[in-house]
Amino acid sequence: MAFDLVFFGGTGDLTWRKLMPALFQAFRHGKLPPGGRILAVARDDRTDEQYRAFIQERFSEVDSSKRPSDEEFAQFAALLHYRRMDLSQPTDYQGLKAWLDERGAETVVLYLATSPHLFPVICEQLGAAGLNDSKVRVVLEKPLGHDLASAKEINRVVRSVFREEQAFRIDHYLGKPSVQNLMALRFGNALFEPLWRRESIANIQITLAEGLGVGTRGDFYDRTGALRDMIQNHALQLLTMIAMEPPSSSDADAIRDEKLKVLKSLKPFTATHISRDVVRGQYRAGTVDGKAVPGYLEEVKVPAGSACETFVAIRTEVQNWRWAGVPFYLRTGKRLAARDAQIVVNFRPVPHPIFAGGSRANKLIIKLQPEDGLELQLLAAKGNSHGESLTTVSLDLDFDKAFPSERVGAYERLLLDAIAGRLNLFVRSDEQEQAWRWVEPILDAWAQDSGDLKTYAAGSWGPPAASALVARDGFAWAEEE
Ligand SMILES: NC(=O)C1=CN([C@@H]2O[C@H](COP(=O)(O)OP(=O)(O)OC[C@H]3O[C@@H](n4cnc5c(N)ncnc54)[C@H](OP(=O)(O)O)[C@@H]3O)[C@@H](O)[C@H]2O)C=CC1
Ligand SMILES: O=C1O[C@H](COP(=O)(O)O)[C@@H](O)[C@H](O)[C@H]1O
Repeated sequence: MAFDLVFFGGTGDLTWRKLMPALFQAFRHGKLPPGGRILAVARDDRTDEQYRAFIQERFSEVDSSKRPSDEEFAQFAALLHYRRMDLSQPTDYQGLKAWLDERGAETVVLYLATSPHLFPVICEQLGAAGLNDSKVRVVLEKPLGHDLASAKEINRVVRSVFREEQAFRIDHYLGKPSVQNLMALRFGNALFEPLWRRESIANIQITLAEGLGVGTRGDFYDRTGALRDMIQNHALQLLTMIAMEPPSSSDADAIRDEKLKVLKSLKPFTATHISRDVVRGQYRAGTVDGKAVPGYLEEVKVPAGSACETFVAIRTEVQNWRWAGVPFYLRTGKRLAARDAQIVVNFRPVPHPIFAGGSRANKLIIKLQPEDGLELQLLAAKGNSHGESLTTVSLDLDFDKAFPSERVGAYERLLLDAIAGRLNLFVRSDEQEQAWRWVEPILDAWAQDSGDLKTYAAGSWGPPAASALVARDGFAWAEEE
């Protein structure tokens, strides 16, 4: 199946840091369909050769196991092309259409790896140039807008040009093998389903912690913040997968319908709930991996005195029969103690403990990264003395070891799915809008009052208020137990 893949924003950080390495991996694994062309678009004047050299140079910043040899790069580079375009200029789209029409590939994937403020104009111009027929798919990078109104506007324009099944809204967390395993765990195994409800589960914790700071992207990050950057999309998508009802099939819409129901069941925020149930923080200088690191306000391109949050913790509930009364805690932050993404399902303890230490409870830890695995904590007796206290033991599964060499990176998987037209791992517009609807009261409250911004030392697990949020219900974050 011959395809053309166009990256709008072809010289940007996302393209060279994530998309090109992912494509190269797909190429190396022999998964890229034959006859493909990859066209990068930006405003600079460059030849194909200059662009190839630019990408090759950038590969030196990629993890060494994923770097091509010179020979491999030469083969891969033959697929790469470059075209100068100002995406705000209608006239520039005709040239693109001519370039695509000349070959007439069966599939054209247009990847919008630019700032979202360009999405409406790009889509309108694609429509005007006739680049919206059924062989065209448009991939929209997150964030889709910066609030509900801008997301709706983007979706309105996308819908006016493309059919929903042509729109591939990326949330790269959905492409992670560990996240796909979450679906397999819940809907490929009968074991947990009877327990997956309020009667057996005390609380659920979703942590997306990063050790890194904002790096050189301080200006972008400062306009975004942790709530928009990680909660509105990645954390809420994970929550939907944990809380959704079993879908009737593995079809994209069957899954997305169930995820949407969860988003609609989330307890809405009122001013009182925001001050009680949401903690926001900003990192100060501290020590990470034994190295002193600056605070957020000292990072490059961060405006003086910024009140942008680099940490958020939220307590919420899914208001339906399955989950009534079960707290869901979401937490994300930059410059935390470790890079660690996991979901902890804390089961209820036995109703009547007869053993010493028997009031502790089972725990299922779904490890998303850096490890990809499952840990089920059980209570066991060593059997060495009368009246001994039960001990916690773990059943540990490491999927990287279980499936060596078969793991595929998130962007590689999603790019291949977009080329093949598989929508399952992409987000539908109504899901995205509902997620914005849910976070928007928090954004509005923060816009009016930045007084409750807490601070935390880089290398810690965030402000103490995040621990208090969970302790209030009689629970603790996993690392505090
Ligand atoms: N970087 C990352 O790791 C991630 C980024 N994202 C999202 O992806 C998007 C892109 O991010 P990022 O790559 O970091 O941004 P950059 O600023 O690094 O890149 C922007 C790209 O868009 C091009 N561009 C901007 N304006 C125009 C225009 N009018 N016409 C043609 N090209 C234009 C730029 O090229 P030039 O200026 O030369 O024209 C450049 O190639 C953002 O929405 C970001 O939030 C999402 C997840 C991760
Ligand atoms: O979308 C984003 O995700 C990354 C974290 O992704 P991960 O795959 O490394 O966990 C985050 O650093 C970035 O700020 C955000 O835009």
